[in-house]
Amino acid sequence: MSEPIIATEHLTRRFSRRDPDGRLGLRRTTLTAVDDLSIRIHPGEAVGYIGANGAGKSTTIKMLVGILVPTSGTVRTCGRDPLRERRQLAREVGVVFGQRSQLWWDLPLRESFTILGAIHEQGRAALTDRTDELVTTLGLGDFLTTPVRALSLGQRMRGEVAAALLHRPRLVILDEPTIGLDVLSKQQLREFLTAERGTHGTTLLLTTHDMGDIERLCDRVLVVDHGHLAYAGTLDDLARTSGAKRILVVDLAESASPLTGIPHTEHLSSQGNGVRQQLAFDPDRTSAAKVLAAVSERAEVLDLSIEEPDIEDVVRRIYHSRM
Ligand SMILES: Nc1ncnc2c1ncn2[C@@H]1O[C@H](COP(=O)(O)OP(=O)(O)OP(=O)(O)O)[C@@H](O)[C@H]1O
Repeated sequence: MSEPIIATEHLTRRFSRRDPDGRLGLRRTTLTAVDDLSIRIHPGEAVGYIGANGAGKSTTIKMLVGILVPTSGTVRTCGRDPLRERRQLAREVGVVFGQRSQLWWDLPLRESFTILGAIHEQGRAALTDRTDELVTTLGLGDFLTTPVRALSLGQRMRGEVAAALLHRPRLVILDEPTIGLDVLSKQQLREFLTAERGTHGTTLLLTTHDMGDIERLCDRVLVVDHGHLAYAGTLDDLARTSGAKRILVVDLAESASPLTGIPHTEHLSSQGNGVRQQLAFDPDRTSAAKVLAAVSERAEVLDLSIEEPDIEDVVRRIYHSRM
């Protein structure tokens, strides 16, 4: 197999913090944000890095790109030491922090691209070609001349992604790229990242609380819990191992009593005198089609939707199964 694009061995980062209970705030405690983390990601993979708030995701990413110094352990990104070779690494990696901007607030989006192109020492022709490609694929044409501060969140995020990918990085790291975006903007961004990966073989590592991001973008997930690697594998296996259920929501033609007694299915709740009902089913033992067929024998179904397990719920289950 090819050399990993990300490889960490026993990577650990501790923070020393003021103990909130210490007198005059003088006592300090140590918090281990990333704890003995050994992971490998290969070129061309798309990997979701998930975990609850404070699990250590951002701290890991900061060490991967050389912003934070590890307390112990090793990290290699694109075959480089991120601390010693941070500048060279910046040419090979694109980073998107959903909550922070790398664009110039008062300048039109186009100007940010020009400045970034200069920073990366991209030739004029290469920059123009790449900008045109990104403007088309990300649909930036209508607001290229708008100052960044006047963009909507969805427009700005597309601009952020374009800025991070302008120099054709081999590895793109995205920290909560779809946070706060509407459904359409999320979909556009996911489609773009999938296409970019298909065309250029770009490796993706993303943190997200959105199951849809993981499902549509990632081949594999890493779950981190209190800095430890709690799980590495496919999303399907993750949901299966954790026993996460799917939820079928049905809208019926008229009110009905709770739809209980359907095999491998649990009635969760009813609204509007039973016109809308939520049923949780175990996807390993039955299917949405079977549950729907059983419901249809008892009531006329007007509409339905299937809710995927909530990522936080899946992650919580992993934690509980480890305790
Ligand atoms: N500079 C710092 N100084 C002290 N503690 C920190 C620092 N940065 C992070 N931490 C702590 O380290 C732990 C891990 O934080 P981190 O931001 O990596 O989590 P996360 O998984 O990215 O969380 P979220 O999903 O909320 O972004 C948290 O308890 C956080 O408070």
